[in-house]
Amino acid sequence: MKLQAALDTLTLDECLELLEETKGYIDIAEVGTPFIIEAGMVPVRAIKEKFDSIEVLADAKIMDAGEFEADKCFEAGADIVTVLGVSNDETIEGCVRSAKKYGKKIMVDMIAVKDLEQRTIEIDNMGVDYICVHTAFDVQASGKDPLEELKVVNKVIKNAKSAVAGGVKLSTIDDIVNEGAEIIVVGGAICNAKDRAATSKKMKSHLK
Ligand SMILES: O=C([C@H](O)CO)[C@H](O)[C@H](O)COP(=O)(O)O
Repeated sequence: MKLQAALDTLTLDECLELLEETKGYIDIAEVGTPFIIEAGMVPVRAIKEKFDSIEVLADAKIMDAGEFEADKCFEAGADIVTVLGVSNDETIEGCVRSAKKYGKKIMVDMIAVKDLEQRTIEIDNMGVDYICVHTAFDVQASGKDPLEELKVVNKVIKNAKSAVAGGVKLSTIDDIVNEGAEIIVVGGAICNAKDRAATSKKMKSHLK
């Protein structure tokens, strides 16, 4: 299991500081969608240059022009790029072509997918590396969490590995670990913690 820190709202300097402080606990640094909107691929390049032992995920949430946009992220140094599960099959297939070209990986973000089981079965046959259930930031306030969706994905996947995101915190991580996921994504619970190193260390210690 890998711990992925979602870096959504910090500055680049703050992110580099966080990754330095939490060395050994964070396996994947996610350059979050809001960060990409703010700074483009600059943080992807900077993190990759400074931390060669950490994988970098560009949370581009690609929705169209899959191969072209994934190419841009991989050229900047991303190891993993995200595409939305609600996209057309052609878009996801384009991302997979791009990943194969660069020897890198694709994660499909299942945010807002209506028929999760059916769409997971379809996407699992497209050659993607990870299928990530994701409770949207905008619906987390309603109390929804991603555990039930993780169970649906785990039940049907045969090829891809599962990942989970959306409001994961120390109090919910054990249930997720027990259900099983290759990647556990944690944003706010690490970035907004008083002691980010201690929180990451603790989270990492819960992973199998
Ligand atoms: O992908 C994310 C969200 O859609 C904003 O872009 C977050 O990185 C992801 O949800 C993890 O963050 P937390 O929910 O704060 O753990």
